[in-house]
Amino acid sequence: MVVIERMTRPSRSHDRENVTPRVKPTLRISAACHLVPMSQPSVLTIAGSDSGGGAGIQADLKTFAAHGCYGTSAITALTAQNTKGVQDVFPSSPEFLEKQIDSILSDIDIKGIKSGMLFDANNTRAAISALKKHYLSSLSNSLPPFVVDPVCVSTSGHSLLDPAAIDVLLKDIFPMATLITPNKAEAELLLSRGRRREPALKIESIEDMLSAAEELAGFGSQSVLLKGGHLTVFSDDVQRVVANRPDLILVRDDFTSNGENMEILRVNQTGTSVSHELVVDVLYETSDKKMSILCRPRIRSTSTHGTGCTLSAAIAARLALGSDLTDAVKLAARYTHLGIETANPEIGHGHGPLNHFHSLKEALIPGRTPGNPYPLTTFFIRKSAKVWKAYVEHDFVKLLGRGILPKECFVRFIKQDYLYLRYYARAYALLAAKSSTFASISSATQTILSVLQEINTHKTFCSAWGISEEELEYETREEAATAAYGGYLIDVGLRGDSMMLLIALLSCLLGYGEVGLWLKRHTKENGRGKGGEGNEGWVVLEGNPYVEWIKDYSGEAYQQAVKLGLETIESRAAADPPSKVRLDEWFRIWERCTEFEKGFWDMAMVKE
Ligand SMILES: Cc1ncc(COP(=O)(O)O)c(N)n1
Repeated sequence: MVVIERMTRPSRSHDRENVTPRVKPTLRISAACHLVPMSQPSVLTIAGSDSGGGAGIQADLKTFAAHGCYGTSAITALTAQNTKGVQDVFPSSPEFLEKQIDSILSDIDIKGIKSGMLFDANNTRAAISALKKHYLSSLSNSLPPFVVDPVCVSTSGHSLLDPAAIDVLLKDIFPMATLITPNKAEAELLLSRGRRREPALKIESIEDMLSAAEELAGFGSQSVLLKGGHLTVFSDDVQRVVANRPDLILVRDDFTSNGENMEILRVNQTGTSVSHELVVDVLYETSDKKMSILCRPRIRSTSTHGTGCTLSAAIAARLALGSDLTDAVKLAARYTHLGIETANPEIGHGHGPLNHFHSLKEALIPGRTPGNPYPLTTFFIRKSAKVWKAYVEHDFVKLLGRGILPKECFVRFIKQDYLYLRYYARAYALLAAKSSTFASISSATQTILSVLQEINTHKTFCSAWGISEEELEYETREEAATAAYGGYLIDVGLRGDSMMLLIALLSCLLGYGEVGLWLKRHTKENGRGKGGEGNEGWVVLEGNPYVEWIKDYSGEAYQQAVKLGLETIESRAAADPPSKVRLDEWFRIWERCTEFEKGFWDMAMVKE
């Protein structure tokens, strides 16, 4: 029996010196807030109170705050409401509503207004009267951007607007509005009412939305955002409509917080397009008849209570901050989308609220939780869970752990690993070339020297198995798996920056550390193995020809090297948090290398 000599991979580590000086993770105010200027414009919402906190005034004030705006509110009605529905409504009197608006406008310089649930015709008139009194009675004052969300019915089906108020909306409020934001049901109701048409109008396609938006603009608002959340639409439909209407502007938002870069139209391996389910909103600007279609990926979620309120409040906030209308709508839709995506599904038992403060979360890395020192790595592993498991719990590892891995498999592995190390060393040479300090150049160079040591260990080991140095160096055919993996490392090194290269090298470093720990945990003494037949048996160290290999990777020295490598990457990510796009790019590199690692062991297991 051949006992394997030391084959440590200390070189598969990132030296601490490659770390930029450790910087405390910064509070990153992202998505919604990174454009917020130092000024804090005041914004007004005229809407109903939702005792459950998810919609109405409560959603609006949270949204204003998340955008760095100062929120004020005039309450049209109190609702006894939760995530399951509206239990009761208690209106403000029109006089009292008017007083609230007067109080605010007589004191605070309001830069944006939104209205939501207005309750009835009298309260709607009271709101109009207060606004007109303040803004339209003098020549110097003009109404600030005014977003009207024509809230009619709650998601739970409770009426929030007396039907008699609809005419007041159409005739008196819409002409004052910068933007109105009806959803499909509200647009159908408003148009049917406006046209006094029977049977009721139905909006069932993007084409229907386009004509409905144009028709709604006829009521006098400067623009219309017709929300398509309740319409099932696929990317094919959007393509078709855009192809037929060259005047349409397509605004795509591929942004999601989980790092996935959702492309609206993807081409699969066979070259055919894949149609994705989307949410499509239509924005029509009356003055120049500009029609835009805004698309984003659909999220399946029950945490949607208050979506309309949040969107219109975010648009008002954005307009108050100085965005133009298209940007305001696009950014507000993104903000709302992320609010749904990051919502806590455990709030309430019905349709839960959005997370209004996703933008205030530390960094963008979704795995970041207090006390987790490795959020980026956690994110990588979670998101690539399947392939990661296939790599670190590979049959190669399990058989090796039981000492029954065929010798030829191990020999193939070790020969290819020798060839792989050449790429690995060159990758570190590239890392040195990308370094700007002597400390990091030295660190990368040290790693290269360690690789040179390591190949000597490989040579020693191979000679013990009867493989000459000649054979190893000149006669071993490089397998496709080795060339692909090695070539990819060099490619990342050439086209990417040092962080991308470090991430490309991470899968190998961490994976071998994980394998070492897995093997250690699955010995009978440590009790985490399943025992019995098949590949799930106990890991045995005694008499195992690969025992030194196991000890090396589970040993303190290698585990320390892994820790150091992780810290390097994590501290660099914390010091310079990635954007979504960059995080996505990093993940793709990580995932690819993890696939290559698995492929490496697949290759070793194939018997010739
Ligand atoms: C006070 C108030 N305002 C608006 C809504 C609409 O929100 P949703 O459509 O999510 O129920 C609501 N439920 N309550």
